[in-house]
Parts: sequence; C-alpha cells; structure tokens
Amino acid sequence: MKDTLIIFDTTLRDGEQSPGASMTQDEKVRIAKALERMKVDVIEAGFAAASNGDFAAVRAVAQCITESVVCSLARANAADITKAAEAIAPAPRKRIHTFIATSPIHMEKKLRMHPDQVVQAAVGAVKLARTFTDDVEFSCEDAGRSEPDFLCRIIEAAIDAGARTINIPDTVGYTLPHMFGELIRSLIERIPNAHKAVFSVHCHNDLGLAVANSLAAALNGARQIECTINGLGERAGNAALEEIVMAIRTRADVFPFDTRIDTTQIVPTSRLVSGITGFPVQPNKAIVGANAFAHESGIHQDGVLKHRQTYEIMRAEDVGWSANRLVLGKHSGRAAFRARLEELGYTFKSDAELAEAFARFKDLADKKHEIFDEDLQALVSETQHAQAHERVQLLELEAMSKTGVRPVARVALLVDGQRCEAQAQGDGPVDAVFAAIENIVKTGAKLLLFSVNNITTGTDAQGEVTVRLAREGRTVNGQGADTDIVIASAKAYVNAVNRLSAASVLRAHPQFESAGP
Ligand SMILES: CC(=O)SCCNC(=O)CCNC(=O)[C@H](O)C(C)(C)COP(=O)(O)OP(=O)(O)OC[C@H]1O[C@@H](n2cnc3c(N)ncnc32)[C@H](O)[C@@H]1OP(=O)(O)O
Ligand SMILES: CC(C)C(=O)C(=O)O
Repeated sequence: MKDTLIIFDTTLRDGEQSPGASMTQDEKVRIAKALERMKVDVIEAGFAAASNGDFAAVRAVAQCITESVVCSLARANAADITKAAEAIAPAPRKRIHTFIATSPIHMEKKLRMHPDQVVQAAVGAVKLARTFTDDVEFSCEDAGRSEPDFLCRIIEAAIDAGARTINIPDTVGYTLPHMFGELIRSLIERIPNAHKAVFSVHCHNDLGLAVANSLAAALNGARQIECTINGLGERAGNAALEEIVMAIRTRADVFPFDTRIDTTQIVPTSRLVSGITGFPVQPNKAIVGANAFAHESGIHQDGVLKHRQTYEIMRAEDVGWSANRLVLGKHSGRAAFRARLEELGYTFKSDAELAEAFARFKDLADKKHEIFDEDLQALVSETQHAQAHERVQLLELEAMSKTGVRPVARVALLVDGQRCEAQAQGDGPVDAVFAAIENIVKTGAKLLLFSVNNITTGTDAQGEVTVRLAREGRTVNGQGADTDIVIASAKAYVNAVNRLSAASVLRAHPQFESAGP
C-alpha cells in the first residue's frame, strides 16, 4: 500500500499573485469547484486579510466547497489569523496557514526582528490559530535560504505549539533538487517531534526547478506538495500541479506514494484557469500544452501508428485530452457535439447554453475545415463566460484597411438590450474597432495588454485574443476567439467591458449607464 501525497493547490492565492492574474469572486468559486472535482486535498482560497475582496472570495469558496479542505493564508499576527478564521468558518474542513520568514536576510532586512522574536511570533500565531481549528499549517518563508539549525529550532517550537503541517518553501526558487531533498531529509531526521506533523514543500520556479525540487523533497519524506494549475504564481510561478501529479503517476515505479487526483480533470481545469486569468498556456507546456500529445514528424507518427508507446509515456485521455483526432465539421449534429464536449469534461447547464455553443460551432465550421478540441474548448468557455456576464454583446463589425488610408471601423453593439452603432478611425483596424466600441460604451478604461495567440495551426486557425483593461484600480482580462483576429479582438474587448461591468466599476459610471443609440 502506497503513502498518499497531499496535493495543496494555491492557484487562488499564490497563483493570483502573478502580476495581472487577479480574479473576481465568482471566477475563484468556479476554479475552486473545478479543483474539488479534480479531488485536490487542500484549496488555498486566498489571503483573507489582504482586502475586503479577498476576504469575501475566501468566504465564498468556504461556503461552497465540502470535500476539499479550504485554507486561508495569514501572517504571524493576530489580526490576520482572526480574519482567516472568520473567512474559512463556513467550510466543513478548514485550515489556517500562518507563516513568517526565517532566513537571515528576511529577518534582518524585511521583518527587522531578532530570531528569538520570530520564534515567539510563530509560536503565538500557531497557538492562536489552533483556537479556531485543529488543522494549522506553519510555513518558514524563505526556508531555502534559512540556516538549518534555526529551521530545526522554529519548526520544533511550531509543532509543540500545535502545527500539524510544516511547510518548507523555497520562496525565491534558489535551491537545487539534491540540496533541497537533503534539507527535507535532515529536518525530518533531526527534529525530535517531526513525526507529529506532515512535512510540505512550496517551490518557486525562478530557475525552472520548482517541480524537480518538489519531487526531490517528496522522495526525501515530504508528504504534501503545494502547487498551482499551469504553474501560475509570483514571478516565474510555482510548481505546476499537472506536472507533479503526472510525474508521480507515470513513474509509479520510482515514487513510493500516489495522489488522489482525478487526472482526467487536469486539462479542463487548466483551460478554465487560462481563460479566466488571460494567461495562455504555451503550446509546448508539459501535459496541458496544445502540442503535449501531438506528433509532427513522420518517423514519430509512423512509430505511434504502429505502437503508441513508442513516443508516448502517458495517455492523452488520462489527463483530459482525446487520444484520437477529433473529426467534427459542418455536417455534425448536436448529439455528436455534446458527446465530444462531455468527453472533454464539459457539461451544459441548459439546452439554451448547448444551443448557443452549437450555433457558434456551426459558424466556426463554416469558416474552417477542421475543428480541433482546443477550438471546442475555446468556444465553450466563451459561451459559458458570455452567459455569465453579457451586458454588452457584439452584433456587427466592419473594418476597412487600405494602403495610404487610415483604417476605419464600424460596430453595432447590443447594450442592455438596445442596439447602438458607432464608427471610428484608428492606427490599425484593431485600434479603430476598439475606438468604435469605446464611442458606445465610454468606459474610459486604459488598455494594458493586447495579445493574440493562434489556438490551432494553419491560416484558418482560430486566433485567441486577450485584452487587459484597467479602470479605477480594477484590472480585468477579456478573451475572444475567432478565425478573424479583428473579430476576435472585438469579442475580447467586449468581454473585458462586461467584466468591468460585472465588477461594478461601470455601474457607477454615468456614461455607461446612458450608453444608447
Ligand atoms: C511569500 C509569499 O508569497 S507571502 C504572501 C504574499 N502575498 C501578499 O503579500 C498579498 C497580500 N498582501 C497584502 O495585501 C498586504 O501586503 C497586507 C494587507 C498583507 C499588508 O499590507 P500593509 O499593512 O500595508 O503592509 P506592507 O505590505 O506594506 O508590508 C508588510 C508588513 O508585514 C510584515 N510582515 C511580512 N510578513 C510577515 C509575517 N509573516 N508575519 C508578520 N508580519 C509580517 C512586514 O514586516 C511589514 O511590516 P511593517 O509594515 O511593520 O514593516
Ligand atoms: C507563504 C509561503 C508559503 C509562500 O508563498 C512562499 O514562501 O513562497
């Protein structure tokens, strides 16, 4: 019988610390539900003391998650811990995760505390957290650059104070796998009460070693790994959940433990997180990249056709992709469309939602001869997202580009049920389209990012556009997909406008309220 490795997902907390990845409460709840479906053991829902919005989001997650443990991060002080306890209170299974830095540089330069004060703060924090829940985790921030003797001292004290999980973060991604593994092994061996706690690791990817360091730690006794979907996280990100889980599953001959993760949920969850944050997954990303199970060269294709395992170490279906190339086109019907999407892990909430997605699929099939899984996933997340927020809809778009003439665009939108039209010139067709939309919705928002990715290959590929808008301290990402990138851009802009509206920013904006013909 193998040990169980606890998967602690921090997409909603450390993942959200990726610059530009902030999520609304509703989006966090959708991600938390997907994580629960995937059977993640612990969901770090946020940092309750960070803001009222973070508090409300942690609470909303705590109200709807029943199987996974819901956790909030808290500094080692009473105010943060009390807020965390209040936010997670509705969850049937709850954890407070308190932390303080233990490296000489952090203690001296950042906290400006003597090591004795740091130990005292850690003990006080753990004791206070234990008055709210038995499930308390303590992290030694920047453990990767901390002195092992001091780590032993503070961890022993934290366990005595009641911590049941001890997390050893490599906060700045500085360690190397053999060193980090050795650190974990020696801590477990040297700390007399180590057997009373689960040892955990939280690795950052500054040198691209987060997954390798996490696995080295687990091979040396850690039994919890903290990770995020698509490896999102502060700076270069955290260890990617999908890589950790699939390395352990695929190399079961090496790892004396397994996780409880339902791996078929990996790809749908990755797509959901990418759609919500606006961070595209690079095509060659392990497990969840569009090319992760694609074979391009003849010798490889020949090998795979004769015997799949010649070039595949995992089955695409096991992580939520399809093994066979999807053959869906303009002659397909609703039943095949729905069945294919169900195989991909999507369910439709209503017949209306299915009908809308199917209509979009037919439009797309008219324009491109091959529809891939990624096209379908983009199409469905667009439909589901549109239904959640659609206050503004794109009805018509005409953009004109001609050498020597300033591009001009005309758009027609449906704003709260009213048809509105406008036209504008711009430096390019996309600029003109954005200006025309702004002439109607008048958000005054600042465009922070515009990026185009092709979802599949070929000149008839769908372009997936991400637009980031900022207004009154609120930043949102909008996404749109189409074979025509000007239309995809307009959809993305309208999507972002809807998100601003959903975030209440525009409700208070009189010009938006009065937008009309
Ligand atoms: C490694 C990590 O990922 S840790 C998590 C990082 N995540 C975040 O910081 C996101 C949420 N943070 C926030 O919203 C804000 O930083 C808040 C609300 C927590 C604090 O805001 P402010 O009170 O304005 O403080 P500010 O962020 O400027 O500075 C942090 C303060 O916390 C102290 N601090 C940092 N870590 C800890 C800790 N673990 N325990 C106790 N105090 C700490 C710092 O020394 C500093 O104190 P000082 O103001 O007395 O110098
Ligand atoms: C708070 C801890 C776990 C953290 O995020 C880090 O050290 O990177």
